[in-house]
Amino acid sequence: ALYTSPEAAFSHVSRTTYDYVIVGAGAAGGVLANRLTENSSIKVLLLEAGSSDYNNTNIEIPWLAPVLTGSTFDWNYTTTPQVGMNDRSIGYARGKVLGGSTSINYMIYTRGAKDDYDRWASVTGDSGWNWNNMFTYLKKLENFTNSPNVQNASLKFSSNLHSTSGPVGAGLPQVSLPIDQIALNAQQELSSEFPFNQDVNSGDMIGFSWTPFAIQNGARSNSARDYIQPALSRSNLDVIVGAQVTKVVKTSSQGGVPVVRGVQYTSGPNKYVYSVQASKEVILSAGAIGSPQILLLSGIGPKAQCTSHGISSLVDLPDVGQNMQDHPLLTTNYKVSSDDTLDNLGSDPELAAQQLALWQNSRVGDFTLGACNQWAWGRLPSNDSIFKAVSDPSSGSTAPHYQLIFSDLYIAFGGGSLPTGNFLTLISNLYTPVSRGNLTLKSTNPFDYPIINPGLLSDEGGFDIHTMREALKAGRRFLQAPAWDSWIVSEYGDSANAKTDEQIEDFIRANALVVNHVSGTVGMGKKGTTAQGSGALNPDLTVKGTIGLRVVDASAFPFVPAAHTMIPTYALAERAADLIKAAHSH
Ligand SMILES: Cc1cc2nc3c(=O)[nH]c(=O)nc-3n(C[C@H](O)[C@H](O)[C@H](O)COP(=O)(O)OP(=O)(O)OC[C@H]3O[C@@H](n4cnc5c(N)ncnc54)[C@H](O)[C@@H]3O)c2cc1C
Repeated sequence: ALYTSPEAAFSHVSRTTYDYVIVGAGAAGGVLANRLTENSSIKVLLLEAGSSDYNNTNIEIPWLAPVLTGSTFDWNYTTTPQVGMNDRSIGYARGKVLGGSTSINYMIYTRGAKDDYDRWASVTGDSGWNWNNMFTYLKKLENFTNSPNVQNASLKFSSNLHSTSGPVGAGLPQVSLPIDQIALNAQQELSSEFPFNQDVNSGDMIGFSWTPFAIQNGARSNSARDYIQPALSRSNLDVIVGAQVTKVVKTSSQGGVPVVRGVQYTSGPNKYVYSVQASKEVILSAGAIGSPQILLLSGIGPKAQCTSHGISSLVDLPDVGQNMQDHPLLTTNYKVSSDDTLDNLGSDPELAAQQLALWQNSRVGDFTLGACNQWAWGRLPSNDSIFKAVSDPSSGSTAPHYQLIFSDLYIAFGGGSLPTGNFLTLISNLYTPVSRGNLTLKSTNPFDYPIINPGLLSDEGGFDIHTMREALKAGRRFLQAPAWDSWIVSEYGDSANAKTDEQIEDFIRANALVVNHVSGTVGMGKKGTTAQGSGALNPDLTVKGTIGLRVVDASAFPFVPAAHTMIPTYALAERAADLIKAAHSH
């Protein structure tokens, strides 16, 4: 059943024994709530701080994704001043609603590179994280729907790599744009630098390809719609929304090791704090900000940090809150000569109303689109000068150092007023950051946001700024292909004046934002040792030094994949569900 508050759930919860309590109903929490309740004798409680409003129109309509950032569905975090970005603090979005960040994200559907999964396997010593094994989960979770509106689909993805029987809707852009063919022509003209890749989700991401989305039948696919809602009719699943977990609690100990099967939660500051216990496990899936914050509030983390706040240390776990990673992002804009771009949806209310009606009536039209139809993923050349000073942080040749997105309109994630006219936007992003940041407690008040420092563009060797710069230059080369002559007039705005490497780097430090793929803050490592840098989680995602407690979400990634992180999180949680079932099968 779904309860709208801890108060509404109280009499039921107090009479129920749960096998598992899952904290957070985002990408990972949704998977677990569904998979663990497949066995009707297992009782699960899912606690979510946000609301149940995942059917909100703004969430469902893909084209409206940008309005969700900064809305009531966003935690609205802010980073500390970023030294690598001229001391700017930037907004840091995270979903706060059933579905978590899958309900507010941009729905881009990437599995990640083969080498990224193989690296997880080698750093944890668990071959179960390798590509071959994870590929079974990447297929298990997927429902690739090839819409009849998609032309030449076989040139845009390889059907043999995909599944049509999983819960997560996936598909290709349904509307062809004039720039699609131009970009294909440009790819042909520059095919040695930008080879055509038929399917970015084959495990080898490199090259120019079509963009898959977690969009099905024209609407957003998220973990609420695909995993939680189908399980809500099961009598063994209870979901409470508006329930913020404030800490996990030691319930006993076994051989001197704390058993952590207690959870405290509340509907708001100064409201009654409820307690619940799991008979088997507590699973934190509160995301890469929420999960480490809860652990630190519970005394599980760096001892000095916990005690400095007057929290008694339960487990001294130096890596909790460390190893934070994200992908820096840069937008640059181009004036185009055509008057047929998606800018018109913003400037022409009549057109927008028409497209909205199309979407409402039959789930077709421009409102089914995401940020781009095509993109390219690239690597620095192996003789790039940076490799004399810095060893390659990528996991291998299938993993891109950077991403180039080609969008058919003016985009500026930082806000500000939109210029009138028609544009193309190049979004050039770094995918193999060397920089690491961290999360620390601001206070013991669970409603105080933690101190979030992703450390963007801060690495000493300068790999990250170098690669951001080279990504922008690669994007410019692509857009200078002859095919674009009839479309692009010129680069527009301040970036047009950034010509030398130094000017480009200055522009990046002054303007870069982030793709919102925060990861790694409770990373997994080799089994056992809790020494700094060896990971906070065992390879099976149990929290080191505890019994009965796991973390299953993007916090667990030891390295952020060189990809958008929703599908890797789903896949991690799918495998985690099997690990949890196996651990309690006797
Ligand atoms: C604006 C934006 C755009 C993005 N675009 C893309 C994209 O296009 N493609 C892609 O692949 N990825 C994208 N991502 C990233 C992707 O959505 C995340 O990597 C993924 O959802 C992480 O899953 P998770 O389970 O770790 O956390 P989340 O999905 O964030 O879920 C965590 C859940 O826990 C809840 N929670 C947190 N703290 C508590 C607490 N104390 N008590 C109870 N509940 C709590 C939260 O409310 C949330 O529901 C984007 C993210 C954002 C924010």
